[in-house]
Amino acid sequence: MASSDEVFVGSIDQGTTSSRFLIFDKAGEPVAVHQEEFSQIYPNPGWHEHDPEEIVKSVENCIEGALKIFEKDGHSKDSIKAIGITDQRETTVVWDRTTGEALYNAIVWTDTRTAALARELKSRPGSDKLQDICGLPISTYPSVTKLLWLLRNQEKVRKAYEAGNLAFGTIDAWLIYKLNGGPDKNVFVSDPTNASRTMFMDIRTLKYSDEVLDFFSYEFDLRKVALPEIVRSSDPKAFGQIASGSLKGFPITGCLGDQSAALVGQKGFEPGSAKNTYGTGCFLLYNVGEKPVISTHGLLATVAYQFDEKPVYALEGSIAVAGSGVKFLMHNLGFSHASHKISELAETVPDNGGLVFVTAFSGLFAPYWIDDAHGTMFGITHHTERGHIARATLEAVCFQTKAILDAMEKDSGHKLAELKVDGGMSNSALCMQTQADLVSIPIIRPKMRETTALGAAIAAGFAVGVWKDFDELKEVNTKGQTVFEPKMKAKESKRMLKRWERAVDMCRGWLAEEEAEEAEEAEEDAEEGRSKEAAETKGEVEKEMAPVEKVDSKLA
Ligand SMILES: Nc1ncnc2c1ncn2[C@@H]1O[C@H](COP(=O)(O)OP(=O)(O)O)[C@@H](O)[C@H]1O
Ligand SMILES: O=P(O)(O)OC[C@H](O)CO
Repeated sequence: MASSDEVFVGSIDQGTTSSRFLIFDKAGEPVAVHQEEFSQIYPNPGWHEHDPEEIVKSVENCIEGALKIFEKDGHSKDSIKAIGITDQRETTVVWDRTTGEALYNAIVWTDTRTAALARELKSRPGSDKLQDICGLPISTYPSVTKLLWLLRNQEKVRKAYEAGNLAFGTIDAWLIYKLNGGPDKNVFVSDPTNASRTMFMDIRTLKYSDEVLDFFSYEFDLRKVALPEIVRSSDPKAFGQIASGSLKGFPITGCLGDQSAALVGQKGFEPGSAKNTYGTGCFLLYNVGEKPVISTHGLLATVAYQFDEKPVYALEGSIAVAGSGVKFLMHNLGFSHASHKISELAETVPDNGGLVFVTAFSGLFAPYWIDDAHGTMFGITHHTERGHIARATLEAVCFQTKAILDAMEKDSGHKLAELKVDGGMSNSALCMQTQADLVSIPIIRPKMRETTALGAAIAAGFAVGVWKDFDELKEVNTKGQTVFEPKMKAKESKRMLKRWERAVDMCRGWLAEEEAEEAEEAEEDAEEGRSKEAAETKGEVEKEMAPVEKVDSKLA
């Protein structure tokens, strides 16, 4: 029977492919969990959207589902002291702040519809100054390009902008706003780990940068768009409380972007510690301490967390496709119905058989930043079978991680002694062994791999005194870890890496010409739409430019 002085913290983990709610005890063990997948919408090649309302609903369902298990096990919901939120970052939601209505589907971080726009922005004077201010290079990845696309191309969004009612937020801001009851309470906040992914935030002051806003305001005045207030990642009041459902009145007291949350969940509090999370994408964060490091080798500067007045920073290597490559083999190529089966398929062959799969479905992110690459397989022969393709899909993430670690070593001057890992794809022992072989350092995988959710719970717990300092977390999630030691001969791993780099080079420029033409055409179409809008009645125009229908609801 549960004791009445038990203390728990709830954690909402809103990822790219699923939402989860977990309830952790003070030892950092999850005692209840409910997870739901939601629709992945791919209206055009390179486009990736989520339905913002469906995301909120999935989170509410997860809360109810986990709570049911929790109470069935004899716990009282009153022992839940706080709730944390962690989310997929960059994904962009726009809504009308007078009604709380989303004005378009959320444009997901992986979406590459803004490739031409990113090129246009890069060619403008002053574009080379931005990374030093906000830590990110211009690309399709941060929220800003998505917001500009929405302003240019969506009538409803432009109308709200003109009326001064347009609100923009990443998923954390949207969820916090909606869970608090929307326009009634108008809790409109984001934390620095999320705000730093928009490009609008000055990474040193943690405030929106005038210089950056000026740079992006050449067509639309971004000061007319409501941006969420940036507050600390752990705060007893700023995130408000849940407005309805079984947890009505429960306080939200922590918020972290999912990759920062995983670093916290892995207790990467010391400068020099790092983690790599193999989820939908894969993200390596390296704690650099109290000053940001602006990369000169293709990495990002980001905020790791801000628990008190001093933020802690990280260098980040972002890989767009990790588990989503596994899902691609399952759903698009019909290889299997379960992720672990892809790993088993990869084990049916002793090596990649000469096959290299550059899984550049969203271009290539760090450290390459090639917007105009698409997924490409090299080295197919009569010998190639499905096992080789599965193996090459897992290896692609490991190769990119190696390139990121090399860049990190150059930027930071330090070599990592070991790498902590987590995320769904880290379940694959083959993938983790390959990783150890390619980076030549041990890979440490914890037994409890819900580190992202744990990180958000820690942020929330700190705000209300469930944990008081990092020392109290020492024993959390230390038991039962697996260590993958490098086994491959150096000559062999070098040969594999060389082949990978050659494949990456061969991917460059795949779309350049074609895309430029398409962008021009799209711009002409949009222009035509804008003139029509002046001439036609409101009702007719809205019908014509209604948000894209869900054309594909299969999961990524
Ligand atoms: N055993 C496995 N082998 C390979 N990939 C796996 C395995 N288990 C899960 N995955 C992949 O991990 C991803 C889910 O990881 P998760 O950390 O939940 O992601 P997210 O938080 O981005 O939704 C999926 O893309 C899934 O295909
Ligand atoms: O959904 P994940 O876990 O791959 O994470 C998404 C990232 O936050 C995008 O930057």
